[in-house]
Amino acid sequence: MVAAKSIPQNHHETPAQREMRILAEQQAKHISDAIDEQLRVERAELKKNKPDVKILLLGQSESGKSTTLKQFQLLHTPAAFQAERMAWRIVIYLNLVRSVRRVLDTISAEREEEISELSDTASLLSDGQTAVSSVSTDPETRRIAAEKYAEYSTALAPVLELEARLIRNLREDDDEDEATRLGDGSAPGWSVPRGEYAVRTTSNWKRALTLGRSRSKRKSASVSVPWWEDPSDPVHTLESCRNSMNRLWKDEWVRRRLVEKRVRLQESSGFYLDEIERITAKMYAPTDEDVLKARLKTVGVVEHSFTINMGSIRGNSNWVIYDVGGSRSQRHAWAPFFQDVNAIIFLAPISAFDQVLTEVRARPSRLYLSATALIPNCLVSQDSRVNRLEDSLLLWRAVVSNKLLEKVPIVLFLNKCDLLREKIEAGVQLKNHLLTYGDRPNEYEPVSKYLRNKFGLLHNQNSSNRDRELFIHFTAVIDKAKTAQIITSVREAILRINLKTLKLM
Ligand SMILES: Nc1nc2c(ncn2[C@@H]2O[C@H](COP(=O)(O)OP(=O)(O)OP(=O)(O)O)[C@@H](O)[C@H]2O)c(=O)[nH]1
Ligand SMILES: [Mg+2]
Repeated sequence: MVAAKSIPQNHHETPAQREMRILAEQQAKHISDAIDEQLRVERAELKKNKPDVKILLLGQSESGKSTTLKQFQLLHTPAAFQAERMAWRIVIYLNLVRSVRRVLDTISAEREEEISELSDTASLLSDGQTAVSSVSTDPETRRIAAEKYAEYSTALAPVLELEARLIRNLREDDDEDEATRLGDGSAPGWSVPRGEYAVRTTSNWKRALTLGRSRSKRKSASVSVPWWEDPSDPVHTLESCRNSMNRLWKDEWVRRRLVEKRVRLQESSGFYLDEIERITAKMYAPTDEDVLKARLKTVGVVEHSFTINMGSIRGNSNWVIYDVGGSRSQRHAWAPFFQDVNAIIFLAPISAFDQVLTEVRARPSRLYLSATALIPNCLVSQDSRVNRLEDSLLLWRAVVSNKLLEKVPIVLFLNKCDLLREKIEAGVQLKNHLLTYGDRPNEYEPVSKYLRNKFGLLHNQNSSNRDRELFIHFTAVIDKAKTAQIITSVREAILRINLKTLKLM
C-alpha cells in the first residue's frame, strides 16, 4: 500500500547502494503487509455487525465536517487512514496550484472586479478601514501590476496548466464521467475555472491513487515504477517551478496587493504556500497534518464505519458516521438521514463572521427571508451575498427546531477557533459584522463566549425539547491532539446516552 513498494534496480549501483535498496524494499513491504493485515481485521470486524450508533455530521460548506471525519478515522481506523495517505497528495497539489492561481488572479488588473466578487474572505462592511477601490486608476500602479502579472504568469504557466492534469488524475479511475466537478454543482459553469474541486463520493479516486505507482505506466507496462520516477508525475512540474512559486509568495509588492484586496489566503482552505519546499519535494509523502488540512469539497454522502471496543463486559460498539455536503445545493440530501440518527455533530466555523458564502450569488430563499426575521439584529448583507456566520446560525436554528430530530442529542463544534483567535488579534472587529456585539471588548475570550451564548440561546428558544442533551465544544479540528481528546469525550457521552435510551426501550 505504501509508495516505496517497488524501487527500481539501477544497473550502475554499488554493492552498498544495492544493499540499501533491498533494505528499503524490505522495510516498505513490511509496512505495507502490516497495513494490509490491519485493514483486513478492521473490515472483517465491521462486516460482522450492524451499526449500534449512527452519527450525522452537519454544517455549512467548509465548516470542517470531512476534517472531523478524518479525525475519527485517525483514531478508530488508523490503517485505513494510513492506506489513503498517498491519495491525498494529488489533492494537496491541487490546493497549492489553486492558491497560486488566486494570487495571480489578485494581481491581475483585468480580473480585479471578478476577484472582489468571488473572494471568500470579502468583508460585508469595512472594518473601519478605508474601502479600497476595486480597480486601480493610478497609471503607475497599473503599469507595475501589468509587468508583475506578465512576469509571474509566464514563469508559472506550467503550474496553471497542471491543474487540468491533476483533476484528470482524480477522475481517471472513475466510472462516471462527471465525478470531478468544479464549482458548486448547482449552477453549471458559474465559477469555472476558479471554483472548488469536488469528487463525488461514489468515485474511486482514493483507491486509484493509494497504490502510489506511476499512473501512466500502471495500465500498460509490466515494469512498475514508483511515482517519483515517472517523468509525467505532477511533482516534476511543481519541483521545476518551486523557485517561481516561492518568489511570487515572498514578493512584498504581491503581499501588499493581497492586503489591499483583502485576500487573506492564509486562512483559506488548503493553504500550503508557506510550505512550498516540503510539498514540492520529489518524494513528498503527506503528513497527518497535511491530510487534515487538504480541502476537497464533498458532493454526496460519505459513510464511515468503525468499531469501538468497550471492554470485556460491554463488548464492541459499531458506529457509522455520515458526512454530507454542506453547500446549499447539497442540503436537500440531509433529510433522509434524520430518520434514525442517534446523534448529530453540528459544525459552525465561528471565525467566518466577516466572510460570505462563495456559493451561488442567488436571491435569498424564502427560508432565509423568514428565518432572518427570527434572528434579531443579526447582520443581513445589503446585497444578495450571505454572511457565513448568519448562514450557520440559520442552519443551526433549522436543525434544532426540526421535529424529527427532537430527541436526538446534539454536539456543537464551534470550529476554526485557531483562525478566530488570529483574526481577532489582527484587529478585525466583530461589532462591524454582528451589530449586537456592541462595545464589548474585541478579544478572543469575550468574543468566543458571546458566540457560544448566541448558539445556546437559539437552541433554547427554538428546540421543542428542553431536555435534549446539548454539548458545546470550542474546536480547531485540524489540531490532531486536542481534537482526539474532544472526540473521546463526545464518544463517551454518546455511548452513555445510547445505553440509557436502550434501557428505557
Ligand atoms: N485552520 C483551520 N482550518 C480548518 C479547521 N477545520 C477545518 N479546516 C479546514 O477547512 C477546510 C474545509 O474543511 P472540510 O472538512 O473540507 O469542510 P466540509 O464541512 O466537509 O465542507 P463541504 O464538504 O463543502 O461540506 C479544509 O481545508 C480543512 O482543513 C479548523 O478548525 N481550523
Ligand atoms: Mg466535506
